[in-house]
Amino acid sequence: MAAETDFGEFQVLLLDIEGTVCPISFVKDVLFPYALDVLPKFLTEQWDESSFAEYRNAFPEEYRNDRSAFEAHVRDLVARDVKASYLKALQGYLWKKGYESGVLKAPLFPDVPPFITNAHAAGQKIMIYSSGSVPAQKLFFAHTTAQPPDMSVLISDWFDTVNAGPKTDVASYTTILSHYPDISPARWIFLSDNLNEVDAARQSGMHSVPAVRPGNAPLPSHHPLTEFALSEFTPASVSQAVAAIASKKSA
Ligand SMILES: CSCCC(=O)C(=O)COP(=O)(O)O
Ligand SMILES: [Mg+2]
Repeated sequence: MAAETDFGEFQVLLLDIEGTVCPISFVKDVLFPYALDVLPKFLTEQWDESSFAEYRNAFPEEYRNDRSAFEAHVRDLVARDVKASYLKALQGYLWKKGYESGVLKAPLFPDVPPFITNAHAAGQKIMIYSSGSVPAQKLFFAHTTAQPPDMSVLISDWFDTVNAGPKTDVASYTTILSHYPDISPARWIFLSDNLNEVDAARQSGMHSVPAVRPGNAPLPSHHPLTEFALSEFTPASVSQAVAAIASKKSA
C-alpha cells in the first residue's frame, strides 16, 4: 500500500483555487464583495495615480475615461462572474490591503495544507492555475488559515488567464506544459471543480480528476468522470482515481 507521502507517478500537482482548494463561498461571498466595497474609495483616491494606470488602462476604451462607467462595468462583470483578465488584475489589486491587514484570510479545505506540504516534502512541484490573477493567487496562498499561514513558499509556479490562457482551452494546458519540456505530460495532474477544465487538461496529455467539495454545485451525472470525483485530496485518493479512470478507459 502507498505511504501517505508517496505521490507515485506525479511530478507536478497543478491546482485550481475556487471550488478545489477553498470553498466557492469564500470567492463569491467574501472576496468579490470586499473588492466592490473598497472600489469607490480606490477610484476616488487613485483614479489619476500612476500606480492605478495599469489597471485602468487594461479596461476597454469606453470605460477607461469615465469613472462611473468604469465602476458600473466592474459591478456588472462581478455580478455575472465574468473571468475577464482585466477584472481579475483589478480584483487582485483591491484585495491586497485586505490580506495584508488580516481582514482577508484564505480558508483552505483541511486536507489541502497537508496535501501540499507532503507533496513538496516528497519532491513534487506544486503549481497553481486559476482565473484569479497571479498576484491575487500569491496573496491568497501567502495569507491562508493554515498553520503556518504562508503556503506560497511551497508553490513553484503560477498560471492565470494572462500567461496561460482561458482555463477551458486545451492550448492553455499545452502552454503550461511548454514551460517544462523535461517533464512528460503524463507526470502532471490537474485538480479542478470544473469539468470543462478537466476535459481540456486531459486533452493536453495531463492527468486530471474533478474535485467535488462542500458548497459546489453537483457535477453533472452524465459526465464520464463524475463518478471519479475526489472529495478529499490525499496521495492515495488521487492515485486511485487516476488508476480507476485508466482502467475504465481500457475496459
Ligand atoms: C486567486 S483567488 C480568486 C479566484 C478568482 O478570482 C476566481 O475567479 C476563481 O477562479 P478559479 O479558476 O480559481 O476557479
Ligand atoms: Mg475552480
